[in-house]
Amino acid sequence: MTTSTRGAAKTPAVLVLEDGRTFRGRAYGAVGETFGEAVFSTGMTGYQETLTDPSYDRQIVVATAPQIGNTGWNDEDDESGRIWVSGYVVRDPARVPSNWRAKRSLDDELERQGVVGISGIDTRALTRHLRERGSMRAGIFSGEAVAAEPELLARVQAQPHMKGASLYEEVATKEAYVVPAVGPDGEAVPIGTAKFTVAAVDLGIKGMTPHRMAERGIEVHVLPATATADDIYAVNPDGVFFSNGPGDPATADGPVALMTAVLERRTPLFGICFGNQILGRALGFGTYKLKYGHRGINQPVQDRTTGKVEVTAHNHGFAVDAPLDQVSDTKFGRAEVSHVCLNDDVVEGLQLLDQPAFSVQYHPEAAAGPHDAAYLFDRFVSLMEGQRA
Ligand SMILES: NC(=O)CC[C@H](N)C(=O)O
Repeated sequence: MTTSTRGAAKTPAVLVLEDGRTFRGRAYGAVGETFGEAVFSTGMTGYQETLTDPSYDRQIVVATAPQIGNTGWNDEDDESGRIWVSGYVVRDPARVPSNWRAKRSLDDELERQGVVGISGIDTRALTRHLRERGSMRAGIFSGEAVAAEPELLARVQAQPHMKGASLYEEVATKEAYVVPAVGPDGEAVPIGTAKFTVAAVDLGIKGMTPHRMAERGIEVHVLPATATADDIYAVNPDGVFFSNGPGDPATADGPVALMTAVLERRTPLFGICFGNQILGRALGFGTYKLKYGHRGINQPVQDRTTGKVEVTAHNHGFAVDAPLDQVSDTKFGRAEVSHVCLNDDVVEGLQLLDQPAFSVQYHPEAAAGPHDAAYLFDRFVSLMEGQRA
């Protein structure tokens, strides 16, 4: 394994925010330039899963944890086939990664995948700025790109906003594929013989999500974002799942129409993150952009159906606008907010009371993150069992 004290470590770099604030540091990963929405994530661990989560498409992620890269990069923890963040901002990169699974350094992997980063900047000051002013457009420029400095701000300001961005089709699979159910000893259950079949609409799905279903005896047919209701029902599903994904849920009219067709047939339904926002819209609620979002792996959420509080993984910049303290009448019967974030009262889950459908805004697949919310996959199984009974 190579370590990362290469030339890039001395190359100057600058982070330019759309409001004109700049942070000077050194190149990290690839040298060049990149643009995206600057957001901060408070996870102390799990950078490999974060960087490969398709929901981070077109975002420049700031790690609030001061030391990043300590455990290097391995061949097991990717949540998709590539790194999706458009840029990465760290304070103090590990000079020598050390972990028994590490195959290379984070720095090398960022460079290999052409991801431009910056290190050596005051990430506390940057995070406080984003917290006070809100997430905003930004650019990272390193090497020769720094020289064009007076023009960089105008180039950042010319970038598209995250509000209004439709990104899920870019990141989703183009071809359907099957994740076979897993038996008690971890062996794959032959296709067609699993206890349950789920059609999962991929809007940017993380790899751990079908895995969490597979280990509960579910055969998961992952379908492209452009799937039709006919494609879904062609797999004869016991349940339908809508995944996480990048961009503004207000743009996701196609998935909202598709989910509406599933709700009309009363098929058991589960959604995560973008999937929760789509359920919100299918029920007639609005969505809105949060000032700086929730990103990290220690967010307190209350399951209002049991009163229990769980510590959970989050990555969302938008949220559903639904009333917290009343049952709503929707075109699919009564619906209520099932989960709420205890930091700020943001809606973290929805459930229908008259048919088997629910969703959460956060990440029960927990990659990375605590496993407190794994019970939600069991709830989905119960809904499918109930429908069969
Ligand atoms: N992880 C997700 O699915 C994120 C959903 C949506 N893009 C948001 O930022 O809120």
